[in-house]
Amino acid sequence: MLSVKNLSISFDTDEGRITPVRDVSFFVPQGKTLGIVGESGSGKSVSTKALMRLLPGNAKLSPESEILYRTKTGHELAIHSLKPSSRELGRLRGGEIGMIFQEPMASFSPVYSVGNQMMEAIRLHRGVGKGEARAIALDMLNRVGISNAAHRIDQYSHEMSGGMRQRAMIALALSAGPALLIADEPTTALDVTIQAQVLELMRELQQDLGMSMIFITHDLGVIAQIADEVAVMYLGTIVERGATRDVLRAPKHPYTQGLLKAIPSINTLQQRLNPVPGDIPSPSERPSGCPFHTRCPDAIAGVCDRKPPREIAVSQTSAVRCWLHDQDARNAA
Ligand SMILES: Nc1ncnc2c1ncn2[C@@H]1O[C@H](COP(=O)(O)OP(=O)(O)OP(=O)(O)O)[C@@H](O)[C@H]1O
Repeated sequence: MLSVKNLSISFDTDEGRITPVRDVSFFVPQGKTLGIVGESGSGKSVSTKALMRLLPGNAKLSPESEILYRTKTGHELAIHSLKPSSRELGRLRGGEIGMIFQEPMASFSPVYSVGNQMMEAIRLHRGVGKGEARAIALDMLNRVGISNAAHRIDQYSHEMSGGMRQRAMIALALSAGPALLIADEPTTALDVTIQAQVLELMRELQQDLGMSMIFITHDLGVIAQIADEVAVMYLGTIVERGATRDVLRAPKHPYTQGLLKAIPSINTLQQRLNPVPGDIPSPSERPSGCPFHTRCPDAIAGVCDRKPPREIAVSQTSAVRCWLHDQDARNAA
């Protein structure tokens, strides 16, 4: 349904040109969830904003970048070459592709109640009458865990608490019945119980609606709950990808292994967590060779710092970009 190939994004800044996303390729199959995971600054948000052409004016896609999307009605759209003001993009943003962000205020209009905005979306996209739209909106608010939904439905977003607004935003995005939902850390601000409920709900609705999803997070624990496929990003590059089950069971890249160690579990509560040591460099100070070599516990001097590794398949469903797993290329070098 969505295929991204060789996506590179540069920004012209006062300090010169930076390229925080380099040669990223991924694929979201119909009705499935792709999780994109990585630390802050790895380029997750910038990559997904490019899908809706929502990048600011100082951003440029490289000429090789390709973003292809198949609409509900079977039209193939080359999003990378659409004009930002085109009718096709307007249609995609208006319902076909939904987006939810960490910051919910931006999703709501201050002059209509939450319920009104949901009902508007439901009527427009599902072709039902006012009464039925209200019933669906109410059900949706209940399902995202909003207590006293019959009262809250007539409130304005500014009358809600932060956590409640977050849940209302998810309900609003789902009201339009999008074919693809891009969710950028939508549950980060919620407490763990509500987070689990909301993830469960999104999974359920995804199955009911046959919706595809891109779920961005810095938390592999969340990926385990929601994603069928996972792409692990580091400094603008996908370093490992594959079926979530396989990648989490047997991570190949030292960065993925580090992220996995950073998930608290009941067994490690007494121990210190082992997050990946050091900080992610800025895109303007991208290390040579493998971008992760400066923090990698297994880096091979003279190899990992020289040339970027190529992507190699490690199973039918997964691939990794790491010199440790590319003996052939190491021998040839
Ligand atoms: N408008 C901009 N101008 C210049 N550089 C930008 C701009 N927006 C993003 N960047 C660069 O892109 C890099 C990646 O940002 P991005 O927001 O995609 O990371 P992220 O992985 O989504 O992080 P987070 O989890 O904090 O949202 C940033 O480090 C920044 O250098």
